[in-house]
Amino acid sequence: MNFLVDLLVLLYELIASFVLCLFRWIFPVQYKSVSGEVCLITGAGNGIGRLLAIEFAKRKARVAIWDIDEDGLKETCAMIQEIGREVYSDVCDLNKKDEIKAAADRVREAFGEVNILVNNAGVAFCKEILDLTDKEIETTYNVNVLAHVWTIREFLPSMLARNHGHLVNVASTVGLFSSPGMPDYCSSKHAAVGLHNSIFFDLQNAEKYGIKTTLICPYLIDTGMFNGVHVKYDWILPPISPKDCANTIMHAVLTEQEMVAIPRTMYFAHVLSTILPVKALIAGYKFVGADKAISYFKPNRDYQVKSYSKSVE
Ligand SMILES: NC(=O)C1=CN([C@@H]2O[C@H](COP(=O)(O)OP(=O)(O)OC[C@H]3O[C@@H](n4cnc5c(N)ncnc54)[C@H](OP(=O)(O)O)[C@@H]3O)[C@@H](O)[C@H]2O)C=CC1
Ligand SMILES: CC1=C(/C=C/C(C)=C/C=C/C(C)=C/C=O)C(C)(C)CCC1
Repeated sequence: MNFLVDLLVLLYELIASFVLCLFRWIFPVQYKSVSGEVCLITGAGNGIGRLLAIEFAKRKARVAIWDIDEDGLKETCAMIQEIGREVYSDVCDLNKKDEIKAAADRVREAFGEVNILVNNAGVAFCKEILDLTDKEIETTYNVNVLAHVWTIREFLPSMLARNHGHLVNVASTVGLFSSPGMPDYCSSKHAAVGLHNSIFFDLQNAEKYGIKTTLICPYLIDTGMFNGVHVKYDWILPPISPKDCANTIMHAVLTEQEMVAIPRTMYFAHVLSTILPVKALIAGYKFVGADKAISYFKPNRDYQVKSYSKSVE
């Protein structure tokens, strides 16, 4: 009997969710206001983090930014000040738990509790498992996953107490399906996806519906982080422009979407990667050049260049 009731409830929820999707498609959700909200963005000294910081500032959020790159932070601050908005910045090495905790205390003291946390910073070395050094592997997991854990543990308690806030985690399409040539990076992004989704369900169980979560899974973006990486027919799948990517992320956050893959064709790639027979998958990777894409990587970030010169020594 209980089973039948549960089944009916499930059917009702399934139909209602599809009807709601259709309704939302016809009548899109209004953007929420982030005016006056304290928004902390990690890795905002460059790339996507910088663009997001500017977008949040334009929408009158009180923007706080962290990065290891002091000059990059200064440039982002100048861009935000140029549009007449306040900004708080702090140099923080996300590789180090103690630095994260100290920086969290400082941001709370300067700006108050964080309402919107954007875990954006990431690193990639683009090397195969036996070519990576122990230090590089630790750095990848520290920055791409553990930093998310430490920041969430710092800022979630006050969000829970107020039942208000937004957790935004930037993962990657390679957190949904893997690409050869970067096992540490792919596994760190898979971990970031798992972390995000588990916390999402915990918030649902706790009925903390005032705390929103948004998972971002972009394909290759033209920020230079993956300099040189390309697939065989990149006219079919060109790298995403940083501006388009940041706009899509802002749209997802402001309409409180739970997850967004960028571009949308990546949902299809994700589904295919789970249902295709393995031989078909290998053939597909070869056809699009996904098998070699990472091998074209040319390090150009400070930490990448240093790591390469070290491995050549
Ligand atoms: N670019 C791409 O193709 C894709 C990127 N992503 C993800 O998007 C996010 C943003 O990427 P993108 O903007 O391209 O990357 P960028 O390298 O342009 O920016 C990342 C920023 O994070 C900073 N950072 C690196 N290590 C640390 C650290 N230990 N502590 C604090 N800050 C640090 C970098 O500083 P510095 O430059 O000095 O190292 C840089 O300012 C990342 O999580 C990335 O994994 C996802 C899919 C595709
Ligand atoms: C594997 C694979 C693809 C290639 C993916 C690549 C090359 C992704 C690179 C992503 C990066 C660099 C992400 C950074 O976070 C395609 C063409 C989508 C087709 C489906 C399978």
